Amino acid sequence: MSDHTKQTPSASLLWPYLKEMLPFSLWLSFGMLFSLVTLLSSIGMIALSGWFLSASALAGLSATSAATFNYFLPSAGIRLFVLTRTAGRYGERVASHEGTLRLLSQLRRQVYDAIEPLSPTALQRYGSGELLSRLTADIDALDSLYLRVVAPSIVALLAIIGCGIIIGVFSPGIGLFAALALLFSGTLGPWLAWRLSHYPTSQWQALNSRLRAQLIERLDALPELLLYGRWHAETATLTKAQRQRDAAECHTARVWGLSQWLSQTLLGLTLAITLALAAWLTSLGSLDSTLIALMGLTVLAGFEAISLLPQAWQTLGRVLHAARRLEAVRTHVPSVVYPLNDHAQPRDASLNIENLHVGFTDGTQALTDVSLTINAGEHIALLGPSGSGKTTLLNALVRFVEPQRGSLSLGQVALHDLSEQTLREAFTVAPQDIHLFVASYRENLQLANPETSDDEMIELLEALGLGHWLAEQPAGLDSYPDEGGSSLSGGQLRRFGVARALLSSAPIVLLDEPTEGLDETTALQVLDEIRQRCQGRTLLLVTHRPIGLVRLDRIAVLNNGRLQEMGTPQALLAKPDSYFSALNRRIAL
Ligand SMILES: Nc1ncnc2c1ncn2[C@@H]1O[C@H](COP(=O)(O)OP(=O)(O)OP(=O)(O)O)[C@@H](O)[C@H]1O
Repeated sequence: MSDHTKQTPSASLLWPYLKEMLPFSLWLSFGMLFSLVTLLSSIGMIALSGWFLSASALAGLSATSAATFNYFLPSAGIRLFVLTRTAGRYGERVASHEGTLRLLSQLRRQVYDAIEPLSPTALQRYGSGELLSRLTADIDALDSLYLRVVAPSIVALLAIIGCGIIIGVFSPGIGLFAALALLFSGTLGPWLAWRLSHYPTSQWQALNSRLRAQLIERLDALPELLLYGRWHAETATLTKAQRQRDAAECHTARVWGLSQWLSQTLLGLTLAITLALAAWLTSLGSLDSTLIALMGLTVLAGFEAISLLPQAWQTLGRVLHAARRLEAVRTHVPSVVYPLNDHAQPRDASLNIENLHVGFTDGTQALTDVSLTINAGEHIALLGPSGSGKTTLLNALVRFVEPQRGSLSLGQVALHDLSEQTLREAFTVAPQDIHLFVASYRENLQLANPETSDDEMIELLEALGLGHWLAEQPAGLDSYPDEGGSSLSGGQLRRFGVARALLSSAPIVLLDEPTEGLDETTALQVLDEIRQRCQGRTLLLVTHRPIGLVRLDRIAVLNNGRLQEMGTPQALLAKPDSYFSALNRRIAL
C-alpha cells in the first residue's frame, strides 16, 4: 500500500505522540536538563579558555601584571566545566534513553491494540510485510521525536539565548546580534531543506516500506521461485526497487547536505562579524581586548548546539510521515465491532443464516442470498467446488468478514449482539491454513484448551492417524516444529489442526477441508473420529470431496456463492441430477 504524497503532513499529527510523552516527562525533563548542563559546560569551558588564553598572554607582557594574575581560579573553573560536561553527557544518555525506551514500548502496545480488533480481512489491506514495517520502522522513527527533534531544538534555543547573554554581559549590542545571527543561521538552511525534501522523504519511506514487504514476500516464496527459475528475475525486481529507494534517499541527502553547507557558511559569517564588531569596539576603547577571544569562542560553542538543528528538522520530516502512516492503522475503523457485553444469551448451539450476502472490496461477490439453518447438535457438510464461497461462510460465522446484507444468529441471538468472548467460546475452528507457533507441539495443542492433559492429546493424535508421526518426534510432545510447521506433511498438518480444534470444548465445531490431502482410508478414519468427538456438538464441515459424507446428518451444496441444494445424504443420492450424486459417480469412475 503506497501512501506517499506531495502534501506536507500536518504537525498536528504529532499531538497524540507528544501527549504520550507526558507520563515519562520526568525522565525526559531530566534528560533535557542534563543535556543543557552539558552544553552550558561546553560553552563555559570554551569561553573561559578563550578569555584565559588571551588574558594570561596579555598579563605576561609586564612583570607586575604577570605576578598578580590569578592563574589558578580560571584553570579550576575550566576543570570544573570539563567534569560537569562529562557527568552531564552521561546523565543525559541514561535519563533520555530510559524515558524513550519506556515511551517506545507504550507506542508499540498502542499500535498492537489498534490492530487487534481489525478482522483478518481488514488487515489483508496492508499485507504482512507492510504491517511489520509500520510496527517496527515507523514506530522507531517516532521514537526519534524526543531524542532527535524535541530535545535538540529546545537545547539549541536555550544555547542561543545563553550565548547571547554571555556576550551581552560585556556588550549588549554584540550579544543581541550574535543571538539573532545564530538563530537565523541555524534555522534558514534546515527550513529550506524541510520545504524541499517533503516529497522525497515521503517517497523514500513508501519505497523503503515496499522494499521490505517485497523482500519478505519473496523470501517466503523462495522454494517456488527457485523451482520455477524465477529467483533471478525477482532479484532483479528487488534490486530495481532498492535503486529507486536509494535514489530517493540520495535526493534527500543532497538537499540536507546543501542545507548544512548554508548553515555552516552563515555560522562562519556570524563568527567573523562578531569578531569584527568586538575588535571595532576594542579599538574605540569601549571593550577590553581580552574579551574578543571570549566572544568568538562563545559563538563557536553555540555552533555545537545549532549544528544539531539540520538533523532535527530532517528527522522531523521522517517522524511526520511515520506518524501519518501509523495514524492510518491506529484510526482504522475496526470493520468488526463487538458489544462489550452480550445483549442476550444464546439458547443453544444452533446456527441460523438468513439471506446472507458477502462481498469484498475488489467487487468479488462471494455469497449471494444464502439461507441455512443448522440445528443444535446437527452434523452438516458444506460441499461445493473451489471458489464457491464455503470458507467465506465460515469466516462470516466467526465474524472475520462482515456481511453486506442478511443476518447470522447463534442460539437465536444475532451474532452482532454477542461479545467477542462469547463468540470465541462458542466456536472452535480448524482453518485451511494451519499455523504452528514456534513452541512445543504440546503448547500448540493447548492453544485451544490449556487444561488438556498429555494423555488426551496423545490419544487424539493416535486416533487421527498421527501416532507414528508422534513416536518419531525426538522429544514427543515437547518437540518443536520447524518454523512454519514444515516438519509435518500437508496432510499431517491438517490433522494436527483438526486435533487442536477438537480438543476445545466449544459447542460448535467448524472444520475447513479437514480431509484434504488424505488417502480415502485415512480420510474415513479421520471423519469417524471427528463425528465421534462431535457427538452432542454442532458440526459444520467444509469440503469439496464427497468421501464419508453419507454418515453426516445433512449436506448443503454451495455453487458460485449460492445455496444450490440441501438435504440428507440419502435424499440427495436419490436424485440422480443432484450435485452430490454426480460427484459420487465421478469419484466412483
Ligand atoms: N479476501 C478476499 N478478497 C477478495 N475476494 C475473496 C477474498 N476471499 C475470498 N475471495 C473470493 O471469494 C470467492 C469465494 O472464496 P472462498 O474462499 O470462500 O471459496 P471456497 O469455496 O472456500 O474455495 P476453496 O475450496 O478453494 O477454499 C472466490 O471467488 C474468492 O476468490
